[in-house]
Amino acid sequence: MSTIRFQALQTVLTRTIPEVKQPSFKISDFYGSNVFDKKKMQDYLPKETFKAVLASIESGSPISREIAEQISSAMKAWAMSKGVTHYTHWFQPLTGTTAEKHDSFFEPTSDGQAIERFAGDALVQQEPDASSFPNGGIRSTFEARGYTAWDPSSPAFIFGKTLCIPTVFVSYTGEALDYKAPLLKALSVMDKAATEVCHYFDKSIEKVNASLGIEQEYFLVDLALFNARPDLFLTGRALFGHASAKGQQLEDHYFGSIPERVLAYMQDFETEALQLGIPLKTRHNEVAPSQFECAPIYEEINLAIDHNQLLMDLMEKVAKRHNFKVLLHEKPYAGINGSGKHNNWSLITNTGKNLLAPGKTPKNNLMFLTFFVNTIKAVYEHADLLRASIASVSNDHRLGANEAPPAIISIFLGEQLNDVLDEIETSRISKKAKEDSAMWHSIPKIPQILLDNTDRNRTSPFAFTGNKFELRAVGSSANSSSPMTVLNMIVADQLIKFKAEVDKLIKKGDKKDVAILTILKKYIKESKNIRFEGNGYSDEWAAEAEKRGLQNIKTTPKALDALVSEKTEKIFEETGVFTKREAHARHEILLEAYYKKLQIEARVIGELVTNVILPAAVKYQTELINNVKGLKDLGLAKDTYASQLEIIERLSKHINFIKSNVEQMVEERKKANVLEDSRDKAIAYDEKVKSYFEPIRYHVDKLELLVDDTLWPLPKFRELLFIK
Ligand SMILES: NC(=O)CC[C@H](N)C(=O)O
Repeated sequence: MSTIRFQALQTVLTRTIPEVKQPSFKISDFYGSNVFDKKKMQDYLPKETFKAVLASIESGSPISREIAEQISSAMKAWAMSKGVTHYTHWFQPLTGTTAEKHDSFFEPTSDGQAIERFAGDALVQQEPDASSFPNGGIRSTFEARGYTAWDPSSPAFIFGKTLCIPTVFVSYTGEALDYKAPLLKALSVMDKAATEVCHYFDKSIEKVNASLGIEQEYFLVDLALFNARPDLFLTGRALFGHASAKGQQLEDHYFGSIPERVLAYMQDFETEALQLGIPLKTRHNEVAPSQFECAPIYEEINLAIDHNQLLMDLMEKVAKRHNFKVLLHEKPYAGINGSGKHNNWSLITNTGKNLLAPGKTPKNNLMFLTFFVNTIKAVYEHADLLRASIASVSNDHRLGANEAPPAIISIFLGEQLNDVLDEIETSRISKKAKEDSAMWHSIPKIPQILLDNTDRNRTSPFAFTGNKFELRAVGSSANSSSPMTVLNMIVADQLIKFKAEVDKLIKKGDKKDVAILTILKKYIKESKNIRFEGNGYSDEWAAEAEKRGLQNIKTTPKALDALVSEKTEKIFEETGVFTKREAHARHEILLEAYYKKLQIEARVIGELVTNVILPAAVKYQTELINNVKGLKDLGLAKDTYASQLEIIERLSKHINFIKSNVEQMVEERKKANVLEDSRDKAIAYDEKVKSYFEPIRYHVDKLELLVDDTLWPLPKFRELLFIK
C-alpha cells in the first residue's frame, strides 16, 4: 500500500476547524488598526509636522530629514504600543514575492544599558545586498550595494510583531531592481498627462489617480495531501494526474455554498487583511472545485498592489493555521479552470470623477470618450508590450482556455459602446457650427448607467465593464505592477500625443471640442482592429486576428521580445519609466525565471517518474504476473488470464514510453543547459524540453487508471479537489 497517500487521506479525515476570533462583528471597529494611517499620524505627530507630511505625500515631494526623524519616532511609539519589537523595509524584488529583513528597535548604549530606537535615517533608507536578488546583470556580486527607499504614499503597517515600511528597491547606481519603482514613475507620468487633458473640460482638476481593484483567484488543498505531492510543493502545479471523473462539468461549485472549513479560513485571513487596511469585500466559490476568489474595493494603484502582495503573503501564512495550502499558481490542475488576477482599472480625479464613467451631459460624455478612446488606442499601439507584461511560465498554461483570455490581445467594449464608436467614426463633424450644440450632435447618446448593460465576455483579455476596464489576462500569482506599469505608461503616452494633436488643430483655428472629436474620430478608425466582441477561443478569431495584424504569441520567451523592441525602447525613454539598461535587465530576469522554472519541472518529472511512478507500475505488473503464473499452475486455460496478460502488456507499453521519453527529455535539457544566450535557452526549454511534458504525462495518467488504487503513490485529482 502506498503509505504517504493513504496516511494523508487519513489525516484529512481527522481535521478540526480552528476557532476564528474576530475583534468585533463590526469591521469598521478594527479596519486599519495595524496601519500607521493619517489618523494615527495625526494622533502621534505635532500638528505642523503632520501637515508637512500630508503635503509631501500629496505632491510627491521629498520629506526633510527632521520631519523623517519625527515620523520615525512616532511610528516607533505607535508600533511599540502594540507590542512590536522589530522594523523592516518591505519591498518587492523581481523574484515575484515580497522581501524583508528585520532589525530590532533595540540599541545598546555606551553605559552598558540599552534603549529602543528607530532613527529617521533608518526609516528613509536601508542598504540590502542587491546581488543576491535577480538583477539581470545590473549588479555583480562584488559590487553588491542596493538601496531600499521609503515610499511615503503607502502607509507603514504591522505584520506579526514587525513594523513594515513599504519601500522601493534600487541599485547603487539608481536602477530599479523592483516592481514598485517603475510603477511609481508610470503613475506620475499618468497623473501629469491625464490632468492636462482634463483641463480641456474642467480646469479645477489638479490630480488624476489611476485606481485598481484586484480580484484574486486561488485554490485550496489540504496540507497533508499537498505534502504527498512533490510536484505541487516544488513547482506549484500537478505535473501528473488523471482528470477526476467528476470535475467542474456540473458547474455546481461556482457561487455555491462555501464549505465550513474554507469559510473559517477566509474569515481568518480577511480579519487580518482588514486590520492591515486591505478593504476586502467579496468572497465566493469559483468555477473549479476547491477554487475560490476574494476581492477588495478599488484603491489607488500603488496601494492596491502593495495590498495584493501583502494579501498573498497573508493568505499563505494563515492557510497553515488551517492545515490548508493555498495555491496561487495559474494552472495547478490541467483540464479545469485556472486562476486569474483580474485587474479592474480606471482613472479618478481629485474631484472624485471617474474618467471612465459616462456622464449626464454631452460635454461629460466627450470627456469620457476622450479617456475611453485614448485607452483603446494605447492598447492597440502597444498590445505586444501589454502581452509581454503578463507573460510567465505559469500563465502560459492558463491563457486560451477555461475562461482565461487567449494570448491575442483584443478589447471588448459591449454592443452599445461599439455602436457609439461606429457612429462617431462615420459621422460628419460640423466644423463651421457657430453653436457648440451642432457639434454635440456628432456625439451619440451614451446611456449613463452602462454597468448593468455591458455584457461580460470571459474570453476577452481587456474588457470594458461599464465604468472601468478589466484586464483579465493577468495571472493569479503575478505582481500586478508589471501590467499596471505598462498600461498606465502607454495610456499616459497616448494622452500626451493626443493633447499635442488637439492643440495643433486648435492653433489652426478649430474650436476645442471640434478638435477633440476630430482626433478621437481618427483614433477610433486607426485602432478599430483591436476591438473584438466574439469568442476569443475560436479558430476563426485566431485567423481573423492574423488578418488584422494582431499578434498571437503563445509562449513567454517570444512574447518578452516586446520588452526590448525599438518601439518599446522609445516609449520607455520618452516617458522615463525604464532606462534601456533596466529594460534589458528585466528581459534577462524574466527569461531566466522562465527556463529555470521549466528546468525544475523537468527535473521533478524525471525524479517522480523514475522513483515513484514506474516502481508502482512495475509492482502491480509483478502482482499480475504472479497471478497469471498461479492460474497457469492450476492448469487453467489461457482465456482465464487473458485480461491480466493484456494489462501486463499495456503496462509495459506505458512504462517503456515513459522511460524512453524521460531519457530523451534529459538529453534535450543537457543541450539547452549549455546554451549561453538566455533567450535561446528559454526557447530551447519551451520548444524542446517542455514538448516532452504532455506525452509523458499522458502515459503516466494512463498508468494511474490501470494500476491498483492501493498501490498508486500520489494523491489523485479527485482527492486533491474534493476531500477537505
Ligand atoms: N469566472 C471567471 O471569471 C473565471 C476566470 C478564470 N478563472 C481565469 O482564469 O481568469
